[in-house]
Amino acid sequence: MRKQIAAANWKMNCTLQQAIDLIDGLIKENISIIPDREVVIAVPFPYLILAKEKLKNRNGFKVAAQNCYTQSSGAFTGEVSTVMLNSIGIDYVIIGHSERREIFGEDNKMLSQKVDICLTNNLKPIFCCGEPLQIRENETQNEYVEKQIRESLFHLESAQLENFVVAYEPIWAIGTGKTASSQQAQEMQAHIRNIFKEKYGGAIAASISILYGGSVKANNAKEIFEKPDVDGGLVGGASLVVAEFATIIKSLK
Ligand SMILES: O=C(CO)COP(=O)(O)O
Repeated sequence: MRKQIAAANWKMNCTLQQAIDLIDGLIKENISIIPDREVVIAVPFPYLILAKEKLKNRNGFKVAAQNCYTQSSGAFTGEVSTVMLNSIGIDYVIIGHSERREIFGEDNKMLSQKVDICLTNNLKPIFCCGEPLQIRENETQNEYVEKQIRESLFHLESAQLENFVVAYEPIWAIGTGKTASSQQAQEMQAHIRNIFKEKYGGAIAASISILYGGSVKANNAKEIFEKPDVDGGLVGGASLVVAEFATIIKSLK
């Protein structure tokens, strides 16, 4: 079912004490989450159990990992599997964040395997896509994002796309303070929905939550989230400040 989602991506930030303060701070805000909305907190691996424990009785709050490996278990020193994540009750995994693609060389094929292993182990992928600045300047962003989606997701069956979340994150807007305009976000997100519509039909396309990410802040979230094909946001920097993220949650449609 399509939901409006405010997702926090803490990235590689926070000591244990900062993580505790951030989650406790959010809990203290006492925000009630109505049924068709969700708040997802993607924390570094060491804090997953803590986040899960603290948020377990909070309706609408879900915990996400920021990455996973392509295999269920075995000799892959340093990696974390979806079997492990599922066993501690994690709900979502961010797959294909541009930082994973750029810094760690994850390509569309590997990301398709990560999506598969998430679905096999009952974890919902938050699949990230988005173009670099050069592609935006060449005005080929629609083709670029379509290729990311086609090569990583088009092998899936329709039923596997129920509860699927996509995050459009233009790389030039991540951590730069430069957001896409709400119009640019809407145009791309309508395009993404249309890609799913052409392959899987209107009902599936309409059921996918498509988030926008890239310099979402308390003061611009409402305008971006208001757009019809924007179902909330994937928030980096602003999710590390309780008051900012609380306002972003309250900006969901
Ligand atoms: O990458 C992002 C979320 O995944 C966006 O980061 P910022 O909100 O810091 O731009």
